[in-house]
Amino acid sequence: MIEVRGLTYAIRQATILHDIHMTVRQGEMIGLIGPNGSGKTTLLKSIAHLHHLPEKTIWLKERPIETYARKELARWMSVVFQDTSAAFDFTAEEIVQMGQYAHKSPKTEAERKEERARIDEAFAKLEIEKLRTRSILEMSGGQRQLVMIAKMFVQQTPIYLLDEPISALDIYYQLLVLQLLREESEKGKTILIVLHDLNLAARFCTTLALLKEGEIVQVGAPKEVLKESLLMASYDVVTTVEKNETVDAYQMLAIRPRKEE
Ligand SMILES: Nc1ncnc2c1ncn2[C@@H]1O[C@H](COP(=O)(O)OP(=O)(O)OP(=O)(O)O)[C@@H](O)[C@H]1O
Repeated sequence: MIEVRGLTYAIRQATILHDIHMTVRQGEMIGLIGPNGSGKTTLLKSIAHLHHLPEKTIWLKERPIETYARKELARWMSVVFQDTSAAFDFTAEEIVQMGQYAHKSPKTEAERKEERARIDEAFAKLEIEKLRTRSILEMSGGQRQLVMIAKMFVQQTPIYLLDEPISALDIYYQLLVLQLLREESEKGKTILIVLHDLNLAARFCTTLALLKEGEIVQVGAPKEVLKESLLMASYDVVTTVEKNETVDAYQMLAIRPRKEE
């Protein structure tokens, strides 16, 4: 679905990503993990065609991404950014409806009904019906994140890119959102998601890609990536990692920063 071929990205002499190669297959849910400043957001934005890169670095369905028109790209991928702050006074309903913009506007009554049903479904799935008529400017950070994810569900693109979409959510909504995304990936959506919570990443993602200082140091199934030695080498933290039978996934316990050893 997506291929990253030798992505190197520098800003003002500082190289932020070093020769990244990555293949993303349809239906994968890839968790991008790694310490602060390791390049996760820059990689996600590069894939979303938001950085100026040499031609033929990012490929979407075997076509260089720069050959897609903006609107065509918006039918392929939708993005939930880290910063969900809003400048304009839209209601949640209006924001979610914007997810439709890349699609043809409904002409017939049946099409309008279909659009309404998609919007209703997104509000219901994310359990945020109460926010519908509220202004985005008056919402908490977590509520704004949920509205942006609802908009993504309405956009219905084959690819979802999300940058720390659960950072402001309580544990109920963290689980709800990750469960919904996992279901979407099982139905064929391709998902790239930046996550700081390694245990949730290991539980819900099909694949993890661990970044450090602008390089992918390991990519694979969660149990191949969530390893004590790799976590020590990338985060400088002493951990123990064990299979947790309750959630049927490898989970880590962070013990202490290495410097206190
Ligand atoms: N506009 C910019 N100008 C200069 N440096 C930048 C810019 N944007 C990002 N960087 C640098 O690039 C590096 C990678 O940043 P990036 O935001 O991709 O990291 P990240 O892994 O997403 O971090 P975090 O977990 O803290 O969100 C950092 O060192 C950051 O300071």
